Amino acid sequence: MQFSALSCLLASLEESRLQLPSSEEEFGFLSELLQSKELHALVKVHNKIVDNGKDDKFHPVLSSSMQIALEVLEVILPKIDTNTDCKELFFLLQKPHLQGLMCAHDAVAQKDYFPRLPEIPLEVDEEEETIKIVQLVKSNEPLTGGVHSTEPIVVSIIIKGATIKSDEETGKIVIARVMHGGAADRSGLIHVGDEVCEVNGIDVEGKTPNDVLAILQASEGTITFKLVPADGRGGSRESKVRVRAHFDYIASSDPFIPCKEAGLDFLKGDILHIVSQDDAYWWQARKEGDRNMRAGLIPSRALQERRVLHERENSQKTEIEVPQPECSLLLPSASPQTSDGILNCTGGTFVTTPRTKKILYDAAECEDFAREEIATYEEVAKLYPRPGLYRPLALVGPPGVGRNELKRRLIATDPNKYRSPVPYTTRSIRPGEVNGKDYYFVSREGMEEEIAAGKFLEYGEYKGNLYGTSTESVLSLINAGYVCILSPHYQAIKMMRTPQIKPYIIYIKPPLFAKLKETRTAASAKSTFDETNARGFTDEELSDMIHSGEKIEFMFSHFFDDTIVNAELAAAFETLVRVAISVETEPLWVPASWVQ
Ligand SMILES: Nc1ncnc2c1ncn2[C@@H]1O[C@H](COP(=O)(O)OP(=O)(O)OP(=O)(O)O)[C@@H](O)[C@H]1O
Repeated sequence: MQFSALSCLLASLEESRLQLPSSEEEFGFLSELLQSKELHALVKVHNKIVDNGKDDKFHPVLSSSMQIALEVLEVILPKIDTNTDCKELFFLLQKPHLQGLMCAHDAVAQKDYFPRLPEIPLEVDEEEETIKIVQLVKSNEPLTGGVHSTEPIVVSIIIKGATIKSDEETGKIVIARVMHGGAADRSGLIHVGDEVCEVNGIDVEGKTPNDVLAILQASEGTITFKLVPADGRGGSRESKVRVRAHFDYIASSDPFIPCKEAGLDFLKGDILHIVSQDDAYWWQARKEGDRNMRAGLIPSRALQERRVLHERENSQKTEIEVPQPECSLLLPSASPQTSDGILNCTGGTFVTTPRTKKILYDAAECEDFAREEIATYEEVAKLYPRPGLYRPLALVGPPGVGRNELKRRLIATDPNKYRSPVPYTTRSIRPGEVNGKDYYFVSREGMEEEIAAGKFLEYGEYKGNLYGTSTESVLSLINAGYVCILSPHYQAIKMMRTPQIKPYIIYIKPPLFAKLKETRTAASAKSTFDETNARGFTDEELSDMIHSGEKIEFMFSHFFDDTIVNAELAAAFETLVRVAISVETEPLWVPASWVQ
């Protein structure tokens, strides 16, 4: 708007004063407003922005500089000890001021700057709706919009990254979703709830989303939408939440997703950036590190939980609400595959001891299946390695698979670096044993009290004596700068996943039966099911090992940071050494609560 336009408006207000049905007070208000310093200052700012933005010189090259900085940090981390430039850059990129600057840049680039103002109650005549005309073009370049003087608002944009649906109450076609980062979102002109009245001059009243899609597909060149803007719209900010997915998801085979083309496929273990949780059932997310700006739909935690419950109960009782189908608005000839083409224990009954291994765990196992929580998403954040403060490595797996063998070998490579906590026991000391080296020999009452106070990570009873590993002994190894190596029973996994301990959990998996038998026989492995450790594994024990491994995976695989198949011992050990080094040196995703 020009200042002259403002003056014209004021002049015409004066001229038509007598014809206006407004009161003196209303007239005075308007006249004052048009002459106010504030309005003039705003117009000035507006004009400046329009002038500067004309040649699009402020178009951001990217909107994820923070993400790129994190990736750079990861790449240069292994080189900081050998290259001074890398070291300097590593520290520079972590400076709060620089990170603040990048954050601000990204927020602006993502148009994340709309102020959140309280809604102004407006008395609007229902009949006098504002109409918005949106023209769609097939090219990748926005039209520099021509003005259609007959319509109140005219906009020409590429509209992609949105979906439409029939409104449940009115049956009208409305914009169902605007995908974060997609063209529709970036344009700032299409909003959820906008009602579609016409497409290329065809009235869509009474039509289904599929009918609208058919009109679109049959259209050539520019398509014109007539939209009634929704009330109370506004750009929603991108959330910064990252989660680790604990299940696989394939949108095309999900009968409940409102728009398959808008879905985002992922695998268990993938890190997802949740950009919007506005919809209770369908979140919008991107794969971490995916430069494709448009987000995709994924089931929300609540929906996934309901779905799993439904599957588990396998009954008609838990109905999953099927949402209204949404159509992705694809430009004619655009393919959904092309990027942005959518418009679219407390311990259990067990112990771990260096020598005694056969404790009865099975009683609790069946229950575990029933009460195991539903694994959906876990909020995560990056944990950067801190020199001198190492995460413990916890080797979990079925009894007899070789956890202690691997642990022993790792400690043997450098006993001044790798340590295992000394376990506690209530049994009496035997000749040759040293208190504090083989075990801490303690009284039953004392140990029971400590267990009751939650001071043991794991504990159990064997032949009338208690055995256990205290949290304190693990923490003291960590604080003394050792890499603590644990081989806990799998029931202790949840108990030890705390911000203090931050374990890196490695699942030691048995290979297929033939390989398991071949390798154990060749090495004359001793069965840990035999009290005297004098014989090899029987076929039944080897089968049990595989079976038990499957159960552990079923219940706890979402907690595993890594899996090592223990077939050939040398190869498994080599992998373990590699993993141990990476845990010491690389930034890794951990539960968000461990980082705050
Ligand atoms: N990859 C392998 N190939 C051959 N033998 C192996 C392999 N891994 C482990 N063993 C042998 O299998 C036997 C059992 O291993 P280990 O004591 O480490 O099992 P574990 O997982 O600690 O069992 P438990 O959980 O019952 O204590 C040992 O004799 C060990 O040397």
